[in-house]
Amino acid sequence: MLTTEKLTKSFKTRNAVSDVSLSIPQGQMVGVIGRSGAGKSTLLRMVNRLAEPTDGRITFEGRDVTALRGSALLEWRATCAMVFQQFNLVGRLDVLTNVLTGRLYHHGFVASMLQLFTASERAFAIRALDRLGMAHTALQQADTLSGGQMQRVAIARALVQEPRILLADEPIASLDPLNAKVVMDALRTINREDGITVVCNLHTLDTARSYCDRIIGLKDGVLVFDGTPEMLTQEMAREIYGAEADGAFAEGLTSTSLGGVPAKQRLTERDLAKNAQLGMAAS
Ligand SMILES: Nc1ncnc2c1ncn2[C@@H]1O[C@H](COP(=O)(O)OP(=O)(O)OP(=O)(O)O)[C@@H](O)[C@H]1O
Repeated sequence: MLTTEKLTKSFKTRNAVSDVSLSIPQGQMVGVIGRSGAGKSTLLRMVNRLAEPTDGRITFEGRDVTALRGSALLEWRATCAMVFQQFNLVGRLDVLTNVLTGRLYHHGFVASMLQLFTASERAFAIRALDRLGMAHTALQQADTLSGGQMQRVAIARALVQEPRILLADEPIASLDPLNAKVVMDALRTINREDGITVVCNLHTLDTARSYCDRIIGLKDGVLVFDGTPEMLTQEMAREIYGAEADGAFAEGLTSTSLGGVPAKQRLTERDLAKNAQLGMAAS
């Protein structure tokens, strides 16, 4: 169980996140939605301890994560892997080495820098890439990949950390609809097969509704919705997004005007059928 208790982050006089209290059971897939600036990234970054909370507490399986320092903090960051909108791969390194950097905590910093990985670590990394349909790119330079491929490599890098939690900060915001689906399918597969808790910031309501067991809505840093996709009514969307949410459900649109994928790029049924055939090979 991951919990936040009255978690707060202030920047100067403004609260980016205010008094957010959550209990997330192991293995849940949670979507965090809200307008740009609602505090979604700050919430995830606090859980990973990339951002220090101003107030409140984070616990995981009863352990006070907020109090961790030094090697215990590094261990937590390995347990609680993160993927980002911009993938954060090292473009000049090959894909396999990028994935192996996920072993930094387990392997040791100096050895990792010298790329002294063992055969079993390399095999582990290849297996992670294979699960994401990316093993064939192992020796390719990372900056030759498409955005969707880069995100799958970033997820493979997160997997070799052997995390219990995967935090995904707008993982599909830079991707076209086909690749967005491939990445979301991959996250859900990892969630279901490995029992890894996935907490995912998403711009699009229908992605959150399609993929997540639970949706959390933030507005101006405050938790205004916490429920199942079925509970996320149009009224609630309006509460979270304001007037911009009007029509979103009726048109089958999402938060397009809120920074999501433009309507013309959204998947048609034909696209979905094609993508199902392509499976993980789509790029
Ligand atoms: N380092 C910082 N210094 C000052 N203010 C910050 C900092 N990081 C975030 N903020 C502010 O905190 C608020 C929440 O930002 P955050 O990035 O968490 O929102 P978000 O919901 O993730 O937005 P987006 O969807 O655009 O990524 C915003 O008002 C933002 O300007």
